[in-house]
Order: sequence, then structure tokens, then C-alpha cells
Amino acid sequence: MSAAKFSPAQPPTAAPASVCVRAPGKINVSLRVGPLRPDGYHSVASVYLAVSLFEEVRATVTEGPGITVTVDSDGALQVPVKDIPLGPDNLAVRAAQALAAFAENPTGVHLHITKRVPVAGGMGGGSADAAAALVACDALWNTHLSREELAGIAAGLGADVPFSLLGGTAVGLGVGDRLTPAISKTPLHWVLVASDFGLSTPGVYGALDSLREEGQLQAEEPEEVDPAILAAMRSGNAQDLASVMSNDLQAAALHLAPGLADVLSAGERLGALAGMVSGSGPTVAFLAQNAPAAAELAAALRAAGHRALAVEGPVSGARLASAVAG
Ligand SMILES: C[C@](O)(CO)[C@H](O)COP(=O)(O)OP(=O)(O)OC[C@H]1O[C@@H](n2ccc(N)nc2=O)[C@H](O)[C@@H]1O
Ligand SMILES: Nc1ncnc2c1ncn2[C@@H]1O[C@H](COP(=O)(O)OP(=O)(O)OP(=O)(O)O)[C@@H](O)[C@H]1O
Repeated sequence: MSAAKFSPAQPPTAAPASVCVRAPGKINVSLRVGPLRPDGYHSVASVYLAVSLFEEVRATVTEGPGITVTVDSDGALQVPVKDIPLGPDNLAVRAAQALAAFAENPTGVHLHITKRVPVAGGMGGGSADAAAALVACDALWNTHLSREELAGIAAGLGADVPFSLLGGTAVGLGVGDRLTPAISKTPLHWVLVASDFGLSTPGVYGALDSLREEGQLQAEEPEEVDPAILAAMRSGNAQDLASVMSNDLQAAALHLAPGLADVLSAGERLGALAGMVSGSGPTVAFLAQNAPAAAELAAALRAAGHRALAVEGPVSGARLASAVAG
């Protein structure tokens, strides 16, 4: 006989007055990009990896209506936040607005974002803020949407937003939003090097199209991910992964920011197994053999004047970190 069967009905959970949600940035361990589509997007075949560099969004009920946002930054990469919009264009605000349509009685909310992921850095930082805001407002407004429903709203906000909700390791098809979780049991160790400038994602995709039009690069429709990459992720063999990881956007990012080639060669000279531009860049991600090797590489890159940080992945997607009762 189960005790739960006879326990009195639980009262409905009261909505909290304030919640804090953490959501991870990502690396594309592999990113294949097809030709430009009529809708302005490109089909991709991507292997996403969520890494231990987290954005935090604290959502607090306000007395008045509306959604407001403030931003600060924290962490070793010293992310400048001056270029982040603080109005309706902020991705976290857009996420809260999209979720409000599903809430019976959405209160006013203030979102405070603590940024650790480089802005316009190719690691999906704004997407992580959007994913965190969705989970935070879902808790604040008692909307109780399923992860699938949240993923549907996330896809309307941007191609990378569904992955920041899901986390872990996943194959992304379509524009990157059609996700299938992939197995990777052993953590992989990376070193991130931030740049002191950003790259616009549409600008980097556009540069890739131009290079392809000029005949310098080929465009093929990406149907699937190279099975060798999934095998290397599954086994956690960093050496194997180093020989197969690749990013079609790297040539375009290097075309727009040629100095990144020096960063890539510095990391490889200082002991990385391999290095690549993360997503649309300009953040560079270096794969290391293990955690001590990553710590050593990060220290050597810092000594050479770079903003470098050792991280690992996979980690969880957007999750409630704390809640304060109303
Ligand atoms: C580079 C990646 O980070 C790799 O994961 C993503 O493809 C970019 O994802 P994102 O920043 O969430 O992209 P969105 O905000 O949805 O789109 C911004 C712009 O990037 C370009 N874009 C984005 C995704 C994609 N599959 N093809 C594209 O061409 C389009 O010009 C689009 O208008
Ligand atoms: N919460 C936010 N954080 C950062 N940027 C934001 C945010 N909301 C809107 N933006 C705008 O979006 C642009 C790109 O932001 P983001 O930091 O997500 O780039 P990214 O990491 O290169 O994106 P991706 O890797 O998904 O292509 C910024 O330049 C900024 O103008």
C-alpha cells in the first residue's frame, strides 16, 4: 500500500515572488552550413555542446505591469555589457513577452541578467538569457508549460534558444532548432578565449555566402552530422574529437577578423589538441586532453595576454537555481 495514495490533496503551489535561473553557453563542436535559403536562414547540421559558462537571470515580480531589464557581468572573461539593448529588443524581454501570452495572469516582472558569456561571441549568450527567462517566468507565473511547449516558444525567438533550454549534447538540424539529444558520458575539457570585439551572426553567415559565391568555398546541403563526431563524443576521446571537429563558419569569421588566426595558432602552440572558432565567433574554443591540461593551457594563454577560461561540457540546460516565496 502506498502512503501517497491516502495523503491529502496538496494545495496548488503558490507562485514564487522571485526566481533565479541559470542557462549555459554553447560550443558547436561541429557546424556544417548549407546554402542560403529563401527565408534568409541556412540549413545546418550541428553538434551542440553546453559548457560550464552560465548566464543567470533573476526574475522578480513587480507591483506595476510590464517587463523591465538590467544587466551586469561577472566572471573571468570580463564581458562588457554596454552594447546590450535594455528595452523590447533584449532577448530575455522578448522571451518573457512570448511566455506572457500563455499565462493566465502575468504580473509585471523585472529581469536582472548576470552575463558571463561573451556578447556577440558565437556562444549563444543572448539565447541563454532567453532560455533562462522562459524557465524563470514559467515558474513566476505558474504557467507550467512542458519542456516541449517551452522549446516551441524558444524556436520562435532564435535558432540557438531551444538548445540552451535542453543543454547537454545534441544534434541540431533545420536551422539548429530540431534537436536530438546525443550521448556523451565523459566530460570534455575546453579553454575559451574571448575577443574584445563581437561579430554579428548574420554578418558571418553573409560573409560565408560571399566566399562561396566567389568560388572559394563549396556549399552543400547538410543532411546529417558526421558519425565520427558522434562516436568521439560518445567515447569522450578528446584525441579522436580533435581530429574531426570542424566549423563551416570559421573561414567566414577569419575573413572578417583575420587576427583570430593568431589566437588559433597561439593555443595550438601552447598545447591544445585542436582549436576552432565557436559558432559565428569570435570566441575561440580549444580542446584539451583533460582538466589539468585545460587549466595549464588557460594559464599559459592568460600569461600571453589573452582572456582565457577553462570550462567543461556537457552541462545541463536552463534550470531553476533558487526561488523566493511570494
Ligand atoms: C551560428 C549559430 O550560433 C550556430 O549554432 C547559430 O546558427 C545562430 O543562431 P542564432 O544567433 O540564435 O540565430 P537567429 O537569431 O535565429 O538568427 C540571426 C540571423 O543569423 C542567420 N542565421 C541563423 C541561423 C541559421 N541556421 N542560419 C542563418 O542564416 C540569419 O541571417 C538570421 O537572421
Ligand atoms: N540578453 C542579451 N544578451 C546579449 N545580447 C543581446 C541580448 N539581447 C539582445 N542582444 C543583441 O543580440 C546580439 C547578439 O547577441 P549574442 O551575445 O547572443 O550573440 P552570439 O552569442 O554571437 O549569438 P549566437 O552564438 O547565438 O549566434 C548582441 O549584439 C545584442 O545586440
